[in-house]
Amino acid sequence: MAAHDLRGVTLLKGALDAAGQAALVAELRAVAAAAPLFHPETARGRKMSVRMTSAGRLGWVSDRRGYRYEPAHPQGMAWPEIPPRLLTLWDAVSGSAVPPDTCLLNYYGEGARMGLHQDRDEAELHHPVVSLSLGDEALFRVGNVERGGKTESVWLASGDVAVLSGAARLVHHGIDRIRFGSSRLLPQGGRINVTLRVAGATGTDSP
Ligand SMILES: O=C(O)CCC(=O)C(=O)O
Ligand SMILES: [Fe+2]
Repeated sequence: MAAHDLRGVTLLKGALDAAGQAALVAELRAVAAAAPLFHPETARGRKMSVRMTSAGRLGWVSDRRGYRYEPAHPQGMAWPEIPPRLLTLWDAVSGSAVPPDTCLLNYYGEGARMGLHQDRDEAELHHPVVSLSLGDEALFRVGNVERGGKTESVWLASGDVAVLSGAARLVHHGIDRIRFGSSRLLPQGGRINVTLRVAGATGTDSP
């Protein structure tokens, strides 16, 4: 597996093969059937363009009360189990002995994007974040731990993994755009991103 470094973020091209991607998409459909995708609202009341759901002991939610992890979906059901295939991927690429307790599923339809941000809603910020791309290609931008400064971008393809760990755990990152229809993995088009994290304690609003 070829590993590249983008401003401290480890990029693993083709970490999941085509058969693994197809099998995982079916498993993620089951996750979304049990815990429906929703459009999170930011604390400022804006709808995000991606739709999200989660698997695992905790799931990430956002509404007027802010960003946080919760033990239940906004509609009340428990989050489904994390597909075992993703736990195997975590073991292979994360370098962490602590298993993830949350898996965020982001769905990018045509025109969806995600602005530059840090992942910092977890109770402990030293565990890695493992991020897997499925479906359409996406332009991934990576900046710095501090706000502002130089950024660099790379196109992520289906099966690629990015690992944010060590000094790069808190770098700003985002998705500028996707190339809608560039992959045939999802019949409806678009992109799925799954991120595995150790969220830790529940109910913590970010500062
Ligand atoms: O879609 C991606 O590749 C990035 C997702 C992300 O940064 C996040 O969910 O925090
Ligand atoms: Fe992120």
